[in-house]
Amino acid sequence: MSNELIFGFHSVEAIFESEPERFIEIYALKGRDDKRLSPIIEEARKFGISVQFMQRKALDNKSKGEQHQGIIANVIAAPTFNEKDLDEIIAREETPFLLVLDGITDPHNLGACLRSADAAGVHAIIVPKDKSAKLNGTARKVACGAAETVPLIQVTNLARTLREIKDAGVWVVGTAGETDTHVFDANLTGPMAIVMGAEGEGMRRLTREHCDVLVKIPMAGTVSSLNVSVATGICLFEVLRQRNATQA
Ligand SMILES: C[S@@+](CC[C@H](N)C(=O)[O-])C[C@H]1O[C@@H](n2cnc3c(N)ncnc32)[C@H](O)[C@@H]1O
Repeated sequence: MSNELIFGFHSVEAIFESEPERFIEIYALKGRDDKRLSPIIEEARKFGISVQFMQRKALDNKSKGEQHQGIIANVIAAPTFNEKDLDEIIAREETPFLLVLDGITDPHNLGACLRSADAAGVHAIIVPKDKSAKLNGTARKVACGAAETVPLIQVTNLARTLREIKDAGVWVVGTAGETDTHVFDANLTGPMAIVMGAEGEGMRRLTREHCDVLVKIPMAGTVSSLNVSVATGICLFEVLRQRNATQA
């Protein structure tokens, strides 16, 4: 059984909400009188989890450079998800809603995408095993608890996975600034995987070739592209808007 450190209030609170049994120990900043810390300490007492109070320097050493807001928890490592879990999710959900991140390497962007994905009701995020930011403390903290709620599925061969989800009836929608179809004009109401490209290069050629359609977010200013997590938020919420509109 492996363990991992998680950092910051959102991550700790999210685990208390969903899986308190994963806590091994909590480390909190000594002398901190904080409205947000007291409920955590109370919860920890309730579940019999030990809380160690530490000086800032000791917490900084423990976090090895990750921002921690004065709270770190040692927890049983989260389960990892693979292709088999993806098959189950697609079979289970009436209208699967997936997000594919093709080689996003910045943990801040991964965390922000996770947060938006949770908010938009995405069932799973698919990433290539080799070419992605790891779900480290930074990504978890930026995700504000969404790292615990949205399965992050690591696949060995993204092109093959895209072929398989297409065979299962999921429409694969790639995003790129230089295409013709506006995301707001595409029909995004069916089983859907929205594919986002990497920070520098965008989608890889093979990924792009597996998309059923490419859409762009229209831009009115002078910059050539949006930050990938911003673009992710816009596309996911357009899917949600269209789905809600058809249900109304
Ligand atoms: C910073 S952009 C990459 C820019 C890269 N030079 C390119 O040509 O794609 C990272 C990702 O954000 C998404 N993105 C950014 N701006 C977009 C736009 N205007 N329309 C659609 N997707 C966009 C795409 O998924 C893109 O691959």
